[in-house]
Amino acid sequence: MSALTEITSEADFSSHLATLSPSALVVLYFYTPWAAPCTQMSAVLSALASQYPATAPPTISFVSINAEELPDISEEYDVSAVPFVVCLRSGQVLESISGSDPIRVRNALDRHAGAGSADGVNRSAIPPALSAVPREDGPVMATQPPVTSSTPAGPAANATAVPAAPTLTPEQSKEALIARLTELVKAAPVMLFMKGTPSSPQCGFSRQLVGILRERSIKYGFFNILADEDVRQGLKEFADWPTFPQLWVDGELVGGLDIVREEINADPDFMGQYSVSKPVA
Ligand SMILES: N[C@@H](CCC(=O)N[C@@H](CS)C(=O)NCC(=O)O)C(=O)O
Repeated sequence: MSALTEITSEADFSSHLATLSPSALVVLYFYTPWAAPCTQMSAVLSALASQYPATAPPTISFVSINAEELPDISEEYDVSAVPFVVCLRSGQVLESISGSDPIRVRNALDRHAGAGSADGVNRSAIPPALSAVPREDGPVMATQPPVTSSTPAGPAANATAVPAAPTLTPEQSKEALIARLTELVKAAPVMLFMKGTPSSPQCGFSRQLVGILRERSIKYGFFNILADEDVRQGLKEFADWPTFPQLWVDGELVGGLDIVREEINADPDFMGQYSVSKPVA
């Protein structure tokens, strides 16, 4: 049976892809060890992987990638938050699922690994228990719509129609966004809402704040607001703060770059409790 394979370097990633059949479905699971929603998703991905038979060469492969340890791969697949799952075939992204949503991941596999039913996958074995796994309502870091290619590579005959999202009234949409932002700002004890990603900031202010956090070895979660216009605009109103970067600590807004600098000037040990000791060189 297939298993979830941990990728530890870019070279490891390339050589892993080289072992697969060119038309293999590759399921990339991006996580960080410290984000609580990733714990559930790790178990879900392992359970899903075990439902597919191992073949030679593999026609489906599940890999896990520490998003912070391998930022270049994370960027290549537009990982703006974790957990994040990408379904890939022949180098083409078929679908990306941001946030902790086991049901959506399972449905995506049903669609894209459709050929798997002919490969001996016991469909009934795809964990029935999983359908009972509720959507993680904890600190989900993002819920962006899936990116679906216009030319799905899997056999269309096996595609399952995705029910249309219910139409929400403007009030309901706003409530849903507020609920999402409420969770998002608490997704990690220290959350940075920035333009771009820590390894590729898209604005000087965000770059400088990343530098401050890095200098002080502060462990933080981040969200690339350029990847989600709802969050970008919604957070301004939610936080009553018109710009980015925004630094949130324990679910409370600290402020932007200037405020963080002021806080550090006033208290050099500001946020010291979130600092992780640097590894011995
Ligand atoms: N002085 C601000 C600078 C931040 C800033 O001015 N950000 C602008 C330009 S990157 C911004 O986010 N504008 C709103 C937007 O782009 O949505 C700070 O302390 O953080």
